[in-house]
Amino acid sequence: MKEPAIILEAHDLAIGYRSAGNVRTVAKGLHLQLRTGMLVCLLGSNGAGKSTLMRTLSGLQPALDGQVVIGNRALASLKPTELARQLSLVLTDRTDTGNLTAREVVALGRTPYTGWLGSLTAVDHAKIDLSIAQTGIAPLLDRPLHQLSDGEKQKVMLARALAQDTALIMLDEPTAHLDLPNRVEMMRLLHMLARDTRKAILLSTHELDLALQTADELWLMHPDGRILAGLPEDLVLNGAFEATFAQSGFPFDRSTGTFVIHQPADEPQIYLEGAERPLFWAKRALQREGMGIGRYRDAPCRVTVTESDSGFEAEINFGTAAFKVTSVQELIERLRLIFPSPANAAP
Ligand SMILES: Nc1ncnc2c1ncn2[C@@H]1O[C@H](COP(=O)(O)OP(=O)(O)OP(=O)(O)O)[C@@H](O)[C@H]1O
Repeated sequence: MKEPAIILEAHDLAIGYRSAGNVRTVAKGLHLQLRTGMLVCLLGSNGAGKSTLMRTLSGLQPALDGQVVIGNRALASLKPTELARQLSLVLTDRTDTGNLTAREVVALGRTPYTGWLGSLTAVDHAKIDLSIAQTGIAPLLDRPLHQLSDGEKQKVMLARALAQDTALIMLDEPTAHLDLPNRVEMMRLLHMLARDTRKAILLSTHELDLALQTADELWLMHPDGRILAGLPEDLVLNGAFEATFAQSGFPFDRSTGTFVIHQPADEPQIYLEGAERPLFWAKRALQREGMGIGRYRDAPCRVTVTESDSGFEAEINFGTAAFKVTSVQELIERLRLIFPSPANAAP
C-alpha cells in the first residue's frame, strides 16, 4: 500500500476572532496534519472551536497566527480557484440553490475547472458521473434540490464535493440533520471514500459513537484550546477522550466506549453472568434501575442469563432460592422484590 502523503499541515496555528482591536483566541499552538486516505473526525463540546478551526483550515477566515499549508502551498497565498482545486467544502447551512436540480448542483463542482459559463468537457462529465455513482444519487438527479429531504440533499452536496475532484474534503457536521440510519450510512460512505479514493476527509461532528467507530484518526478539541490527535482507541484508553468531555458531567466508561447515564444507587449485590448478548441488555436495564452490579461471583445474588428462542431467559439464585424469568422486565421485577429500591424502601 502507498504511504499516506500529507495533504494539509498547520504550523503553530492560532485561531479565533479579531474585531475592533479585540482579539479572542479560541485555540493556539496547533500543529496538525491531514494525510491521504484518512477519515479524520473533529470532536469537541459546544463552543470548543470546531467551526472556527474548520473555517480557518478552509480559508473562510484568517488565522490569528501561524500557517496552514495545503498541497505544499501556503493557504493564504492561494487564489480562490487554486484553493478550489485543492479543497472542497461541504457546509451544513442550507445553501440557496434556487430551482437548480440535483444534477445541476453536482455539476457546479466542476466550476473551478470550467469557470461559471464554461461548458463541460468529457472529463468533467466523467467526474460528475463517477461522483453520482459513488454517492448513489442517480434517482434524485432531475429533482430540484430544495425539494429533497435533508439526507438526500446532504448526499447531493457530497457528490458535488466529489465532482470537484480535490485531494481534501472538509465537511462541517455532515450528519447534523440526518436520522440514525442515514447518519450511519453517511459515515460509512465517507469512510469508504477515504479508503477507495485516497482522499483526506476531515469532518466535524457531535456523533461521538459513530466517530469512534469510523474515524481513522480523531482530533479532540480540549476545552483548554489544545487538540489531541490520535487513533480513536488510543484516545479512549489513555483518557484523552474522557478529559475532552469531562465537563459534560457524565463519566465515560472506557470498557464500553459510552457515557454512563445512570449511576448505581444501590449496593453492588448482584453478580451477572452468561451469554454476551443477553448479558449486555440485562446489564443496561439493571444500570437504568440504579441496581448495584458487583464484580464478584460470591455476591448475595447471582443472575445467569441465556439466549432463548424468545430472546432472553435468566436464573436468579438468591441464598437457597432460585427463580426462572423469561424477560428482562420480569428479571427487574423479581430483583426489585429481593432488593427494594432505596427510594421505595421502608424507613
Ligand atoms: N464571530 C465570532 N466572533 C467572536 N467569537 C466567536 C465568533 N464565532 C464564534 N465565536 C466564539 O468562538 C468559540 C468557538 O466557537 P465555535 O463555533 O468554533 O465552536 P464549536 O465547537 O463549533 O461549537 P458548536 O459545537 O456549538 O457548534 C465560542 O466561544 C464562540 O462563542
